[in-house]
Amino acid sequence: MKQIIIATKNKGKAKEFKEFFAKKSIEALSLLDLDQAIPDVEETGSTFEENAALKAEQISSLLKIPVLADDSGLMIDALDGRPGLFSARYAGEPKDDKANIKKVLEELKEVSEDKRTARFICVLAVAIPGEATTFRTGYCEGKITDSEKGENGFGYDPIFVPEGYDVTMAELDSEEKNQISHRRNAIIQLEKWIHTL
Ligand SMILES: O=c1[nH]c(=O)c2ncn([C@@H]3O[C@H](COP(=O)(O)OP(=O)(O)OP(=O)(O)O)[C@@H](O)[C@H]3O)c2[nH]1
Ligand SMILES: [Mg+2]
Repeated sequence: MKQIIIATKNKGKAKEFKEFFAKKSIEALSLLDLDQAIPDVEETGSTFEENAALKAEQISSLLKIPVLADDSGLMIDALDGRPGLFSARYAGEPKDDKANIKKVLEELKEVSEDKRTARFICVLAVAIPGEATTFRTGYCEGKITDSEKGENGFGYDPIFVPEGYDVTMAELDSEEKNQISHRRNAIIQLEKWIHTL
């Protein structure tokens, strides 16, 4: 079976990439699947593109093969786009999805339902040895609830209601999330490249 390396240590992302690529008969391996220990990439960029490139390029030059990386986050209008680039560690170190959700809900306490608009963004970087890195971006529009609902997905999924739905992303099963997510909307733009693998 063909393989592709995804430069992520996030189990939730890894699961979604495995599901997308399995449909193309490609095995997606995350950094958690590799036998060799892979050092953490420092995400020092000031944009999603820069961070995605850091992850894809560092792992690609280490392994000397093409690598795909995902830098993603949640942008909430009433919070001027926060947590944004800092979505993974919004409530501080170590990374804690529950604490991040608590912080967001606290900050939105006084914000009315119609002003709780938000979107997920996913920037994918493709790094190929000897070639310039390329990028694709996907979004998913929605609203932030006032309490957590659902057990599926990861991150902020329990407080994010996608546009056109009345349940949270965490109440959708993975098949449904994978039809509308920011990650899906970025991955479908890589269709041509995926065929060359
Ligand atoms: O509810 C969510 N559903 C999603 O589908 C989703 N995608 C991203 N996010 C949030 O944004 C951070 C990414 O930060 P990030 O790109 O640096 O990834 P990460 O640090 O978790 O792993 P890595 O890929 O860097 O190893 C994540 O941790 C989450 O908080 C999501 N939340
Ligand atoms: Mg990260």
